[in-house]
Amino acid sequence: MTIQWYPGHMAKAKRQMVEKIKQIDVVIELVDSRIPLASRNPLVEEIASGKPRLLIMNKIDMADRQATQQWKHFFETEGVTVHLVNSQTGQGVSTLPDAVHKLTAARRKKLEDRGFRPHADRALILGIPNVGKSTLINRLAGKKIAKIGDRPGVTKAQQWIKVGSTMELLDTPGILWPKFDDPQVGLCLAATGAIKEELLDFQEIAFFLLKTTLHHYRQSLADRYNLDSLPELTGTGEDQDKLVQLFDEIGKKRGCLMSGGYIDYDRVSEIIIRDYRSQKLGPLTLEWP
Ligand SMILES: Nc1nc2c(ncn2[C@@H]2O[C@H](COP(=O)(O)OP(=O)(O)OP(=O)(O)O)[C@@H](O)[C@H]2O)c(=O)[nH]1
Repeated sequence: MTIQWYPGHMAKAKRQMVEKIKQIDVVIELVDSRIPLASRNPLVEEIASGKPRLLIMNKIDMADRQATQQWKHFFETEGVTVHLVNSQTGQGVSTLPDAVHKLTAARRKKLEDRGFRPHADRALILGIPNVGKSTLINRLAGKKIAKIGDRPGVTKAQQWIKVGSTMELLDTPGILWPKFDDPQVGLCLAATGAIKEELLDFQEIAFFLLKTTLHHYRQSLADRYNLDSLPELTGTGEDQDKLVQLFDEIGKKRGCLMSGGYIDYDRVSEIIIRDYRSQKLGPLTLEWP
């Protein structure tokens, strides 16, 4: 597996992020609801260094609703404040400034006690590629992007967007590198398009999707590919054969045949991945608490 980031780049990106965060009151960490763990980066903890944090589970429309509620509960029991959002339609976006405002209550109180008037809540959105950072920023900014002037950053002036009466948002998100030394995490990231699929084996991604769907979303799988029966996975070595047979069956149904009647596994893989990403298999979550 190829790693996209070299240690030098990582260290530089981290330093830049740490500098940005110095100006911030609340760190908004965006994750993909379909892969709420794989789309996190453990370095956030370090980068955010004691600042209040809001975890936004984005793309809720693409995830299994029940699983999303389970994840929300899971994070909340760990003391994390969670907000559910669909940045594309704007669901959950209007209440976001209030959620941020709640997290700055202690800071504001401290300032007020000392006779200062607290400034607006300054927030930064950060997350791995493709998680929806720009879409959310545009949503929050609304049609009129209210640029409220430059404030000197460390290396260059930063633009802030005014959101409602209480919040100011840095107009460029913080991009975190995905962390995929764990193969399962790599598969989740590749399946959802967070990392380039060329970094992983195409068939492996499709196999992973098929296996996950077979475990958790059997009906969706049967409906999509018109399958009369589905194998039961038992967690033994036989599972691999069962998955290959299922792959074959889907290939036949979809006419993915090569000369000699062999199944074109690349084409079947492409179909499965495309169907997952375009939600033809329904809103599916790929990992559970
Ligand atoms: N269905 C759905 N799609 C979304 C949602 N949020 C973002 N998207 C889509 O996800 C894709 C990536 O969104 P971006 O906003 O470009 O993501 P980003 O995090 O800024 O990506 P980078 O620029 O690569 O860091 C786009 O096709 C968006 O339309 C959402 O809540 N639901």
